[in-house]
Amino acid sequence: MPSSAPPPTPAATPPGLPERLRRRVRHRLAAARLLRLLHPALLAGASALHLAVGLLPIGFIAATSHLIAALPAARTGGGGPTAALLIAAAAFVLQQALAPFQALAGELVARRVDGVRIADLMACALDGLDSADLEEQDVLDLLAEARGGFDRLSPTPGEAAAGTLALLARYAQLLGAATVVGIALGWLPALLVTAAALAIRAGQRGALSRFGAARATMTGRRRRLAYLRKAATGTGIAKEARMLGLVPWLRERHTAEARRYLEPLWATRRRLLFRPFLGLAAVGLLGGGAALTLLARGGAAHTLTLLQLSAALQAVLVPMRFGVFFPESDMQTLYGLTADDALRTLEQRPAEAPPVDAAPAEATPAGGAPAEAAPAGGAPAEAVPSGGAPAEAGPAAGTIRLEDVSFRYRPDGPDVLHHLDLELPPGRSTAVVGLNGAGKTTVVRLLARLREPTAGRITVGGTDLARRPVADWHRRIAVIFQDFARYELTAAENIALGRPALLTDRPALRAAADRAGVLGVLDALPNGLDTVLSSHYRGGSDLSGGQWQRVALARAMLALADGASLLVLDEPTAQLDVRAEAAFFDRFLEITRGVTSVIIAHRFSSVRRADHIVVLADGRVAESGTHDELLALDGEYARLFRAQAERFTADAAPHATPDASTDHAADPAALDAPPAEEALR
Ligand SMILES: Nc1ncnc2c1ncn2[C@@H]1O[C@H](COP(=O)(O)OP(=O)(O)OP(=O)(O)O)[C@@H](O)[C@H]1O
Repeated sequence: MPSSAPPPTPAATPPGLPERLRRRVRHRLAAARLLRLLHPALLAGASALHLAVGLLPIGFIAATSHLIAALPAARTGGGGPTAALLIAAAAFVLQQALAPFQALAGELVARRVDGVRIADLMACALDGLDSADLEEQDVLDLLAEARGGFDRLSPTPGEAAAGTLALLARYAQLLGAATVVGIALGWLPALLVTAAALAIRAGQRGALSRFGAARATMTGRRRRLAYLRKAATGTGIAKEARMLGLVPWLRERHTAEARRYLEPLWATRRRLLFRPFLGLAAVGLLGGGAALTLLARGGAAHTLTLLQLSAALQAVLVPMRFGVFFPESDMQTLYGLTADDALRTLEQRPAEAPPVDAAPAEATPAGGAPAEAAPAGGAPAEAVPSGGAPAEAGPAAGTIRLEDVSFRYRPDGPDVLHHLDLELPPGRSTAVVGLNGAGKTTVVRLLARLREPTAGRITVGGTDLARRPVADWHRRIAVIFQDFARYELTAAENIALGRPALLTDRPALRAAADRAGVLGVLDALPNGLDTVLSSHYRGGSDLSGGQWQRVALARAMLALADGASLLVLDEPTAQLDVRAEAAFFDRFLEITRGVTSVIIAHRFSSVRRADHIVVLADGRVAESGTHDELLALDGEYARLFRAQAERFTADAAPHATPDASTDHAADPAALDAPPAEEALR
């Protein structure tokens, strides 16, 4: 949970109130909580400024009324109303002069509040929500709503806070005008116009907030529309959209989705905003009309002085204008607070249950290798690939076991893993192979603790993994996902991600890049490791798919050097051909010899050199053993291996000449790969 947020209290509205009132109270409380994020000096300064801006027009009314009242005397040779003129001029000039400062104060308030709440949103999105949460529609809607509040397409929570403060000016002005009407015309008409003004205002705010609530229920549609708009105007699918002739379809789909979202929204707006407006206008007419009638009567009967007439006339107009839309507050508080509401709901989601107890001492990064952890594959120093630095394996974590593990993604969904038993011996490589949908990536998610088993348990060195803090385990495991992220950051940052302390440790970064076979490529970039890996930036440069894979591998190598003890490679080789993939995995196995590692692959021929191979089928272990044992078994592995090996051999001929379309042409490791026939023996 973010630390800077006010303590998450459940909606503190008294039960039993009508929903409309509860919503209003909730919004007031939310606005007050946002204002509490401000430095007291900023809050006091901005409030004083708004009060001044609100009251100056009242000073102007009073001064001009004195001026008007003094005019007849001045015409007959009496003294000129110099003081009143000066006060009116000063009030007018000051009002104009303060306007930019008022805007500035609003900007400062908004920036300060947004700074805090954006940090809260990031903490919530990146830390407070787990992978399962991020697949829930409700959570995605709330996230979109909260994020929308910060992308400046709609008002932000900070602007809602600034808009709330700006109301001070409006209400101070209303109070000032009512006082002038009271003094000049009488307290009953003053009460009447003020009550009418407040009634109109309440009606209008209520309609706006009901509209906001109705709009908030349509976040799912808005998200779909935003996706289509981004797809149609962004660069993500630009190539495919053209190649597949998707442009007309996208345009039509966008129009249809826009209608699906906008038409009900427009209808709601008509229902909630326009119709009540007629009733509210009638209330305003009654209140203002009554006061004006009294004024006219008083004028005709000469019971009011010119000063009273002038002051009351000007002052009555202020409450009559009070029922209008406030451009400095209304949209800001409406949408900005909706975004803040969404963020608050996310923050208040029940936190994940903490682990039963802390990690046992021998399993912490600082604790060194547990008894069971001695690498079985010999000293890492012997496992150095050609030209590379020794692979500094982190302390092995002990045998990792999936014990009778079953898993389903949703409570009402089918099991995708069924009573799975899987053992990952320390210091050994285990390949998990299987056809599409067999459950391989699900195993990775469980190992990485992005998900927890529905039944059964995972143990590390005999200790239930669920008893260890997730963050601790994440430091001990380096995963390269199928869809690993390509960050538009420098090469050095891309490698150091997750290990920020090592960002400035150039030798460590270079060693990791070297081990992953990408150092030469990165050194050749315009700014070496300081080059941004994206052509969207000046001086930046993009990499090929295979080079990106090596950057991801370098990230894992760095994690390993920094104490990670389990490496997981979830088939990040989708765009490699069969031969380059085999070469990639071979290199991976070489440079990680002596490290506990898991390789996921659906090409059986790619991972034959792993110490142990597990064949998954329909979420169950179908076969397991070494490559030779599995071939001797002559079962599913042998059948699929031979089928894929035939393709591999057939593919080898065209690749005898380096193919520029695949990355391995530029990759010394790939070119060093054994001839296909030999590799398959
Ligand atoms: N987030 C999810 N929600 C619901 N079901 C899912 C989710 N992810 C995967 N599945 C289902 O779980 C099963 C196993 O998927 P998984 O991704 O683990 O397979 P895989 O062996 O890695 O496949 P591939 O080789 O295609 O990557 C599939 O039936 C899939 O549809």
